[in-house]
Amino acid sequence: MENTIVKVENLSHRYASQWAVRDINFEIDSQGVVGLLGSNGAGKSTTMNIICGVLKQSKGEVFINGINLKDNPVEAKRNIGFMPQKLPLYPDFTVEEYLTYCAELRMVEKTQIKKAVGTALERCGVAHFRERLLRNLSGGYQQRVGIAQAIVHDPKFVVLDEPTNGLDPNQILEVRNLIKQIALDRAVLLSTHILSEVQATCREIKMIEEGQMVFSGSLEMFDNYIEPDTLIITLDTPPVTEALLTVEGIRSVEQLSPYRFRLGYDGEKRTAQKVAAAAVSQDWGLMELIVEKSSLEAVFARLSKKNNK
Ligand SMILES: Nc1ncnc2c1ncn2[C@@H]1O[C@H](COP(=O)(O)OP(=O)(O)OP(=O)(O)O)[C@@H](O)[C@H]1O
Repeated sequence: MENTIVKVENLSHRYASQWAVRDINFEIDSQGVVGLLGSNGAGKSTTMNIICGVLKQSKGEVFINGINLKDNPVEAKRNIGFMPQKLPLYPDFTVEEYLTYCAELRMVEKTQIKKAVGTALERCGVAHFRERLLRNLSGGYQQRVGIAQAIVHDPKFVVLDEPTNGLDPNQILEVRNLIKQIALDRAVLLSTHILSEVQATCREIKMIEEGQMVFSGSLEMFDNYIEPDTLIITLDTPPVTEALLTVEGIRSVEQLSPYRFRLGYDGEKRTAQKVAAAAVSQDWGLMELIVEKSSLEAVFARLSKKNNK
């Protein structure tokens, strides 16, 4: 992969006797949002904690911007920003005080701290609240401050753990837009259980189940993971259902309404064309014919099950 910012090689981790992550390999490109999916207990947090340098792996290597995290943690961590699920916000700090403190922790040069804090405040849309105590911010603005602390040292790689958890629908949209915006010039790894969030923000998806990588690819590949095998047809003057079964390649018919049917088919493109041709030649009043795609939820369920076999 060109412009790789994160490289994970043969990563495994064991808590006591149980392996939580087993032999994971992946790379993350230097720009854009990558979604990290998996069921509860799949190994997402373990993986994220290791690549953020919070947890030391049992086996394998993690390189951040080419720097081995195990051998050179301080240098590697300069490139990493992390927003955990439970934000470590100090309620009696103002937004500006808090970000200044975070910049110091992140070893931003003393002379550069004011500028770094100013940039993070602006980018995350919280500059007008710089004097406000954190305890007096709404949930959405607290999340923005959480993202601001993750980028205050201008890292090349940012990890966000369920960043829209507990927000109202408007705040969710705002925070998603902010995530997309900060990913224009860095890589963002986003852990979430919300599949619509993945659809709205991610370019790529990695899915872990039982400590192993079960999917790694583009959102489009994930979306098309299950080959379609149903068509939805709407007919103005539909025939008896048996007539629909006479079209070659059609295996089942389910009537959804007086005019709408779900047709199970053999997955061949030509079958959809044959259905359209039959509808026209037999005067069924074709209004709509679509290939029914599986939902992201169905793909997720299929991938989870695949590993549980
Ligand atoms: N500190 C720990 N000690 C022992 N086992 C642990 C520890 N942390 C996690 N585990 C186990 O490791 C496995 C992976 O857990 P992990 O928290 O990485 O999963 P996850 O995908 O983040 O789950 P969730 O979505 O529920 O947060 C689970 O079986 C979990 O019970």
